Amino acid sequence: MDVDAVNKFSSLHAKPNGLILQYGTAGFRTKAYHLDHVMYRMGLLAVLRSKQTKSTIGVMVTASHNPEEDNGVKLIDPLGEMLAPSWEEHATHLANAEEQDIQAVLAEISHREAVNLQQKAMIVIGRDTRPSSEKLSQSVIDGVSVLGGQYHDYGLVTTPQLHYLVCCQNTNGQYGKATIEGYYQKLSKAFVELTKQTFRSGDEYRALKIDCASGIGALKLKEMECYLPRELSLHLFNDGTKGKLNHLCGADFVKSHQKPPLGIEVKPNERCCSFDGDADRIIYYYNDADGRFHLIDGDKIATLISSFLKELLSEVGENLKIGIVQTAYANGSSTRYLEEVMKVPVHFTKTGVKHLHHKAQEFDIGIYFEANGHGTVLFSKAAEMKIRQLAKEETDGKKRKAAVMLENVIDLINQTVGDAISDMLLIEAILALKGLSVQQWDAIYTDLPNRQLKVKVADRQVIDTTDAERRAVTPLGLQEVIDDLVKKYRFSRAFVRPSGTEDVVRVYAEADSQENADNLAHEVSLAVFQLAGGVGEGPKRVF
Ligand SMILES: CC(=O)N[C@H]1[C@@H](OP(=O)(O)O)O[C@H](CO)[C@@H](O)[C@@H]1O
Ligand SMILES: [Mg+2]
Repeated sequence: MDVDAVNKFSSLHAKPNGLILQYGTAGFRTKAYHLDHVMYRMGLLAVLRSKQTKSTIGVMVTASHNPEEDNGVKLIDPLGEMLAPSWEEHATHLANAEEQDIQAVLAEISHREAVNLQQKAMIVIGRDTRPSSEKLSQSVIDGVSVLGGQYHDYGLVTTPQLHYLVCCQNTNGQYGKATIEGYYQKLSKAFVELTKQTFRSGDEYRALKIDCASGIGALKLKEMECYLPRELSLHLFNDGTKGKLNHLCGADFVKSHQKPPLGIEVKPNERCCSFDGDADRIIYYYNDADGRFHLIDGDKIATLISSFLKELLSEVGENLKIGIVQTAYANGSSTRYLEEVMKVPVHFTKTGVKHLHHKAQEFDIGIYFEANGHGTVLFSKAAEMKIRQLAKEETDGKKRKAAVMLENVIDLINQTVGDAISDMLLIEAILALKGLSVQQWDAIYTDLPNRQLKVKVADRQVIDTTDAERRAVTPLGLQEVIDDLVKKYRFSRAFVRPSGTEDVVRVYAEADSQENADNLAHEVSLAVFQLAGGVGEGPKRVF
């Protein structure tokens, strides 16, 4: 380690006095002007992680669906997965260290993790379209370079593209070619194969309007369009030529406000979707003939994909186990439909993709989606091998055809992380193959009316939860109050948990009518305010 160089660069990327940040659910995220030192230090940390794992590590500069003024950074582990929890702690420690202690912290991490400093390091870097992202990614490069790491800067990419690239690098191209072109080729080939003979030209049925949140998704879809069949006609809105990133648009806006984004005219019965700012989430929606808005969220996406895969598996006739992973935010109707009608097992984890991903790895085919539209499908190595073998060798024509389709799904879905582009192509393929309209898809089950609210408290960590965050253990008495409130309504459910990305307590409630869901959410908010140290004016009934 070149001590002088590290010292010099550390002072060029000085930490604002007293600033403490935490590597949270999705890395570091805050106002962009507070992040220069964090970027530099994450460059340093990525080098250590790369040396330790003897693999390429990714660093993505993005704040996803946050406002344009924010930014963030997260590290991507060797197989394209989220950073290991013990390294999240190192990240927090390093980001908050005083300048004079950086050397010591690096030495301590190296010692605890048995990092061989002689090992080579390779880092791949990507960024979203925020005005602050380019300069911040230069700070990451400074950190990488000062510790002697090699790097490749992929520039503007979606978050899932960088996850894909990391996985390709570390599997010697087995997962795909480690270029953006390789990504387009892999996905488009699988999509074309899957939908062969399905598209008829002039089929206006296949038109899809996409709200790109004024972000990176638009850029990358434009690059990809020439790889896709002409019959899939994608109409891009909020494509970044004007308008602020995520402002009144994007998947998070549509999901939380339950209304269409600005900048897109949703005509009756047109199929529309929204990406988020770094294109790892997708939400579908439409307006019916009466102008009523219908949201098709991550739960319905999971249901569509699960029923398609279940059908193919039964045609293939192999005993491969499907498992579905949801969080407490999944609509109760979706869970009931999956368990009782489709008869597939549903498992619950804490909020946050890393928890869902981890659980989904336990199955031959694990399908996970957060209600907000972040999710994917994972195939175990054994299941993938079996499917590829059947696709090649099966003599029964019908079975082989189903196996070939499954093989194309394996290649189409981004198994490293939720990916709006890849999810969209899979959904469009399924709708085309099944001849389903957006209304028919929506009608699979009816969502229970629900409401999400936020409550400000002095210290949100006073709320501790259990049972995949569905029950509060502390503060004492809160859960009993929630239980009593829930009893007042039919088909009702409510829970509270501290957010991992914002300084608030989140409240979720669902019930038989919107009015009841709103009342229940409000009453639970009041209980949180009273029993968990609310600050400020207190919850107001806004609905
Ligand atoms: C209710 C909700 O949508 N929570 C989101 C949000 O986490 P919170 O811990 O709830 O702030 O951001 C996470 C990261 O993007 C995402 O994984 C999660 O689903
Ligand atoms: Mg995102």
